[in-house]
Amino acid sequence: MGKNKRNKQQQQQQHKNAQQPTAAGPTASSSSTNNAEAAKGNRIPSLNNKKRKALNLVIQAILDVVEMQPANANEEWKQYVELQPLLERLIEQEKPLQLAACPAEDAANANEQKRLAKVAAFNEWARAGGVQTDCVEITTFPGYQLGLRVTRDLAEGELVLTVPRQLIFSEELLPEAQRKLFIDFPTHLNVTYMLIIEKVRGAASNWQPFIDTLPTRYNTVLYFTVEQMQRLRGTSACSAAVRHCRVIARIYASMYKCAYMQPDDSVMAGMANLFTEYGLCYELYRWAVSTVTTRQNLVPRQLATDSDVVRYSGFEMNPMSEKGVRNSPMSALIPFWDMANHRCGKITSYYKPSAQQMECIAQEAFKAGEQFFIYYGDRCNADRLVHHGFLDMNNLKDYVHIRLGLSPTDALAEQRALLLSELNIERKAELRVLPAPEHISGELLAFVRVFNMSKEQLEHWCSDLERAVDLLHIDCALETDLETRTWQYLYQRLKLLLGVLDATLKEADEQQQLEALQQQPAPSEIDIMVLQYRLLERRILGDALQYAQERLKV
Ligand SMILES: C[S@@+](CC[C@H](N)C(=O)[O-])C[C@H]1O[C@@H](n2cnc3c(N)ncnc32)[C@H](O)[C@@H]1O
Repeated sequence: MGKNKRNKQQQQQQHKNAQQPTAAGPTASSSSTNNAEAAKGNRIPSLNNKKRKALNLVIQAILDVVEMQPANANEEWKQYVELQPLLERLIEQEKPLQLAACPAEDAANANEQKRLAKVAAFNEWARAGGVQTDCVEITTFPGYQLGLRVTRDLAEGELVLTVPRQLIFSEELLPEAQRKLFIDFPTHLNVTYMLIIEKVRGAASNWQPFIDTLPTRYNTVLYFTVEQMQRLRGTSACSAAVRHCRVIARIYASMYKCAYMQPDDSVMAGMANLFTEYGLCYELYRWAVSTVTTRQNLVPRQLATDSDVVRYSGFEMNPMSEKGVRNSPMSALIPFWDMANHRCGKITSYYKPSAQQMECIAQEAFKAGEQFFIYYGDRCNADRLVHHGFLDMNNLKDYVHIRLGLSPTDALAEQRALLLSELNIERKAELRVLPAPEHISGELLAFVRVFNMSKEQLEHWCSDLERAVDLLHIDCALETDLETRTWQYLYQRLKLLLGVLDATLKEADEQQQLEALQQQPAPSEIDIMVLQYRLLERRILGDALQYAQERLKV
């Protein structure tokens, strides 16, 4: 079947589905019955023609901005600065929808004490649903919002918590027709879609006790002001941050367009009923996206049972390009377990297909009264900042990305690209500067070496491609002139990056601003995080610069 035809059929099916109850809670049958009235009833206000037209204009303006692919970091920044006031206008004009989806009591629920008040009902719901633990409980921890407290001494390796499959919140809760419709969507979008539906259904949703304990706001970059983002300028995280904002704005505006301005066959049309049936607004969308990016993890689909124990890979945050292939793991929220905060260590959470449950064991010994931590998995702090809204100040797996590329005017570019492809390195690549003691990743070193090779040196290495892997190693035997050029290049490049950081905010000012903030009674967590991130990135780059300088002296 042609793609368009299939899409049309899917769309027709979709519109039919929109008339039907669409979501199912832990006990699916009961929650699906009241769906339509909960979503469509009194709670979703309809906008009059004038307001709708005004909103359409804002959406069109957003689309006009985000449709342009920025060519460089400056254009990316300009686009971000243009986009933000439009999003603010959008939020303002959608206020009636926002108040319906996130009622005023949510605003009061913003701090952790208010969330904590919902925990008793959540515990009851979780226990009734089959969550088992006799050694951790949910409470508040300064700097972490909610977390898990250990109630008795725990030994390393002890089973702490199990969450049965029926309490795992994922796209598998969608009715089958709709699930099939979204099979090509990235899995994290589907769980976001589900979350919006269940949130809007409010008391009609069997997931309400879980949704009530979720934060009402996040520190992800979708919540940054332009001034806060401005302070991130000059860092390697800035580009990823503004790109994320652009992608989310584009998805939202494209879905809106399919719902109200120009229904079409695009993949986005499948999600248009979030607007028409559930009153989606941008505020609700960024909340749902951030809930998913800060809490999601991957679990196997029901059908994938190849191995008994599937290693859970931590809070995987950035699968934006991942396609929801049926056998690939899917994005899910795991109530109760997702209250565990992160500390460096090892992954000790697993989905066990034979028991149909998520199991979490202690990564180390804990004393009664301490906070229970799990390890979310290897992520650099730039990713954590963008998608999780926090930093790991002791991140052993941190790195700073630098972008390098072969010049199209370089007469030897093809030969260099051939040699690089042998090492699985693209001609334009983001490569890693690492914390001490490594400093320079093998791929970065190899790229710079290849980049600096003379014609003869390239011919020599291309004549025996099997040896190319040697270029990844620090002690690879190279001619002295090439080694010198390599370290000179790295030295200059690192100096330049530190210069860019200094041009936006000097190190002394970062320190001073951070200290001043930390003395305030209720400082902005985002402001602190941005300054801390700058210092972390500066330290990695500065240490690597010093290392490059030492190598030059060797
Ligand atoms: C899966 S949730 C954990 C529960 C969360 N603290 C809550 O109140 O719902 C992940 C979020 O917890 C916070 N978090 C987790 N580990 C943290 C850490 N080491 N430092 C600061 N915040 C952390 C971040 O806001 C992160 O996005």
